[in-house]
Amino acid sequence: MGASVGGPPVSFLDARKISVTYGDAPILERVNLGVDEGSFVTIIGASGCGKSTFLRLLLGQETPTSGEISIDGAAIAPEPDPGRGVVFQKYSVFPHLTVRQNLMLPFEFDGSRLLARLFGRRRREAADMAGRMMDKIGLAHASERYPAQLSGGMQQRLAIGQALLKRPRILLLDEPFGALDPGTRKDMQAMLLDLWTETGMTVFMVTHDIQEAFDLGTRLIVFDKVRHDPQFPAAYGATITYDLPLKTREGLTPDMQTVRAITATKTRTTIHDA
Ligand SMILES: Nc1ncnc2c1ncn2[C@@H]1O[C@H](COP(=O)(O)OP(=O)(O)OP(=O)(O)O)[C@@H](O)[C@H]1O
Repeated sequence: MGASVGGPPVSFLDARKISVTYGDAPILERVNLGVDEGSFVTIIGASGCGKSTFLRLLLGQETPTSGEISIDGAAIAPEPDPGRGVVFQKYSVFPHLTVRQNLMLPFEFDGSRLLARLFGRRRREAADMAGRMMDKIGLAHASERYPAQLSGGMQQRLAIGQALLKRPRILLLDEPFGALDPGTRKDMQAMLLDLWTETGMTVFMVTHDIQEAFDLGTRLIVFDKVRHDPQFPAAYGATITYDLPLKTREGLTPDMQTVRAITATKTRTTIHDA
């Protein structure tokens, strides 16, 4: 926790009274959230309630209609930032580039915004880092393949590797494993937890799979509407209705050991559309 000058303590990521309205449709209302660095926040909620919108706010891709978001005490910059990486459900890698080229690209853009090419020593360093990332995400054997020649799980591993190359402090994941089969999904979850443990980054992950939310998160937040008008379903926006601490980086909280024992006996549950 940091401290704001003359104000209350500020968390690593601090969202205060966030509202988002599209046209006259309220999507998010009075969202307040303080998150410590290194947390793994899983986010669930009915389809269309504004989870992706919330991630876009954290990414700086959108600005809230009202309210403020700060990271490390500074207002979030309304533009992409190497400190924040993002992975979407649908593969966000470049289809015309090989695995190796996809992993070189973030460095190429840094080297020259105009040509997107690197030369000499910087090129060798970038190739070295791309190579290490390929090993880490288990794609070294597929380095010269194009995304269309990879399985869904391999493409998502590549997308995660690409997002992590610039060592972001915050990783935003929007249903990253939603399109994968259960076996691949388990492998991907394990890989993500390893990377999170290793890097100490703060993760926000939207998922529709409650079990996944419990298994991966140190904290689970639920978006829902607190006010409903049956005549006008779009009259009110969603906010955070549950905020559950699940575990520390070291292990489960005592409460969660009990919850975990109960949920482990149930089959996987999925939140259905509102
Ligand atoms: N740029 C936009 N302009 C207008 N409406 C938008 C815009 N982006 C999103 N919306 C609307 O805002 C609402 C919230 O969308 P959002 O994608 O954040 O929901 P979500 O909870 O992530 O949904 P899902 O779980 O289905 O992905 C939806 O009704 C959507 O149609």
